Amino acid sequence: MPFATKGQVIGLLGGSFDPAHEGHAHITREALKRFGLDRVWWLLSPGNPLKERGPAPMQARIERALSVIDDRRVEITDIEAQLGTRYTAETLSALRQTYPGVRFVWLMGADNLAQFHLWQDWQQIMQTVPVGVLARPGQRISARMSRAARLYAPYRIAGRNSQLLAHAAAPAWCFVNVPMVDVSSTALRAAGGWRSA
Ligand SMILES: Nc1ncnc2c1ncn2[C@@H]1O[C@H](COP(=O)(O)OP(=O)(O)OP(=O)(O)O)[C@@H](O)[C@H]1O
Ligand SMILES: O=C(O)c1ccc[n+]([C@@H]2O[C@H](COP(=O)([O-])O)[C@@H](O)[C@H]2O)c1
Repeated sequence: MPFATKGQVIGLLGGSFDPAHEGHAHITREALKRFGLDRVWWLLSPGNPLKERGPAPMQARIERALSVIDDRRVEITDIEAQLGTRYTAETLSALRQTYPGVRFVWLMGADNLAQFHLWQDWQQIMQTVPVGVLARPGQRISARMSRAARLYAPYRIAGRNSQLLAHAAAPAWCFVNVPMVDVSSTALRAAGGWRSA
């Protein structure tokens, strides 16, 4: 498990990373800046509970992730495999127990906000940690119209105040309109060179 000290603010970017790409690296750098994070941990998922097909082996995904981002503030991890968790709500509660005094911020692209209401115990996630959402090509409208965005509209922090998110009490979320990088793992798999889509 990675090292963290009390009072640190750590962004968690969960994903299949099958494979990791420049879009992940880009939103990580933007999140560090816009949300004033000390670190970002990439949580390479043992398998997204909503995806039928399992991802490539963990070691291959870790190696790829390490080649995509080289930043001392970013840690590539298989924490969920170590904890034996798959659902984000479970992962967050285990991390909060393991790291008392550390502030966690859940990070995700706008496509995941659009689907967030399908996640297990998603409202518990909202009540537990601040959530930072980063723009993704083609997803702005679906994210803004999503069930999560509508239900939690009163708890939204405006993008211009994004530095407040990490220290806000949950529920709190913030959508930041960062410059967008149009890359996806699906497109990379379809293009070959990783594994077929
Ligand atoms: N280009 C991008 N812009 C913004 N957010 C992104 C981008 N690529 C990935 N993300 C976000 O990073 C997290 C992990 O993404 P994931 O590993 O599923 O990559 P993906 O490209 O979305 O994969 P797939 O195409 O297989 O669904 C998710 O929260 C996703 O929204
Ligand atoms: O907890 C859930 O029900 C849940 C459902 C779908 C996705 N997630 C998490 O969302 C993150 C992004 O997943 P993915 O496959 O789109 O990269 C990853 O950490 C998944 O474990 C979590």
